[in-house]
Amino acid sequence: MKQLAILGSTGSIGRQTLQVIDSTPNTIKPVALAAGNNKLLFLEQVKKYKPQLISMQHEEDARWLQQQLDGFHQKIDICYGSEGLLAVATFSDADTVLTAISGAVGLQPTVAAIKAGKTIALANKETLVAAGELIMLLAREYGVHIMPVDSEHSAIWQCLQGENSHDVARLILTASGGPFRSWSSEQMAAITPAMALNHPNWQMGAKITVDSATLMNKGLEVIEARWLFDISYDNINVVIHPQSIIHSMVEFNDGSVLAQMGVPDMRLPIQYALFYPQRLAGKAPRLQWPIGELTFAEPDYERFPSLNLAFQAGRVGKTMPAVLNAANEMAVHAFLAGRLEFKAIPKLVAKVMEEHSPVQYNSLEDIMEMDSWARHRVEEIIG
Ligand SMILES: NC(=O)C1=CN([C@@H]2O[C@H](COP(=O)(O)OP(=O)(O)OC[C@H]3O[C@@H](n4cnc5c(N)ncnc54)[C@H](OP(=O)(O)O)[C@@H]3O)[C@@H](O)[C@H]2O)C=CC1
Ligand SMILES: CC(=O)[C@@H](O)[C@H](O)COP(=O)(O)O
Ligand SMILES: [Mn+2]
Repeated sequence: MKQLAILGSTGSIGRQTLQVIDSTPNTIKPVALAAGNNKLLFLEQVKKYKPQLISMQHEEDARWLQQQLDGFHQKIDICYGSEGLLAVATFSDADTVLTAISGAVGLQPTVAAIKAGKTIALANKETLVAAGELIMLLAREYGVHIMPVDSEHSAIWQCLQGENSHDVARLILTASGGPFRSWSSEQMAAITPAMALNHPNWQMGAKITVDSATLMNKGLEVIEARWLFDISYDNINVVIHPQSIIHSMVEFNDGSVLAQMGVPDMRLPIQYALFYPQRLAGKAPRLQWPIGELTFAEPDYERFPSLNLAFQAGRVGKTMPAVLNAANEMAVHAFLAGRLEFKAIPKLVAKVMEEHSPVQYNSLEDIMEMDSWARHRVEEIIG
């Protein structure tokens, strides 16, 4: 039985992962779980799955859990904070770690998990955006497999099965276009958090949903693809596909294009990553044929400047993608808190990128330093 540690079990990916586990009995045991603030749901999960180690973001929540679990028939170690996340990521009984927290906070535990030799099921794309070169080097050094969970990267990974990387001409990432795909620039001036949180096809956490609305999500995915599949930015394209049925494509040197299709349901890529190379039946719905029209369009880089910012940051490389990511995280949180307009998100990210002189990083600490710098700059600029 696979022994799984989940970072972010209470989130969208974490909850769907537990659904996958429920639908495939006696295959995966969640042995360690980490959550942020949602202590009520976390308590339910802990009682149901009986992991050996759990962690919450805050000490007071960990103490509350301790009280709730007093007298529970199984011994559960409880920790908290960044040390707790590291403990879950490196828990000795776990062979696989699913990284499903949102943001660059996932970076340190992912590095620790790799160094502890865990297989990584990677949903947390910000990790590869901020430190893709370092993560891939470490994965090679420690002989660790990184299984993509992000739907586009899972699709590409599936299309590449049995193929030779020398035969790949380009990757084509599909993007839904988000809720404002056909809005004019003038209309976009009035976007509220509630509007941005209304993704047409996917139910996801708040941060990634806003990223989908600005198209920064696709930009982050371009950088993620560059590192996962060791391919240059010139050979990665983005195409708008509003139905989110084709999850991405690979074009080969002979002109053939392989696409992976399925209903927009994250349980499919989660399951593929956890059971690779097996394909189990699962509970996700299936495409109903005929599936209707599939349409494609060029992204509008004028109305959605975030996509270009990500390509730029990726091409510059060094610490620039970490700065892009940190500035974007802060800008999205400010937007969700009503402190920043939607259209100001890419402007703010661009400003912080302009101010940054990228340096070649040698360590996780170098990345974290630039991440902190970018966060402080956003705070200063927003005031
Ligand atoms: N949702 C999706 O369909 C997809 C998501 N992804 C990527 O997966 C990652 C997770 O996304 P998603 O599940 O949507 O996000 P959510 O916001 O729904 O979930 C985030 C999870 O991380 C936990 N968390 C946040 N901060 C901390 C912290 N400091 N310490 C411990 N736990 C923390 C949250 O806890 P709590 O809720 O208890 O506060 C929650 O369990 C992101 O990187 C996203 O880009 C990629 C593809 C698709
Ligand atoms: C489900 C998933 O992988 C998300 O990253 C999704 O792709 C978001 O949709 P967009 O295509 O709108 O960014
Ligand atoms: Mn995706």
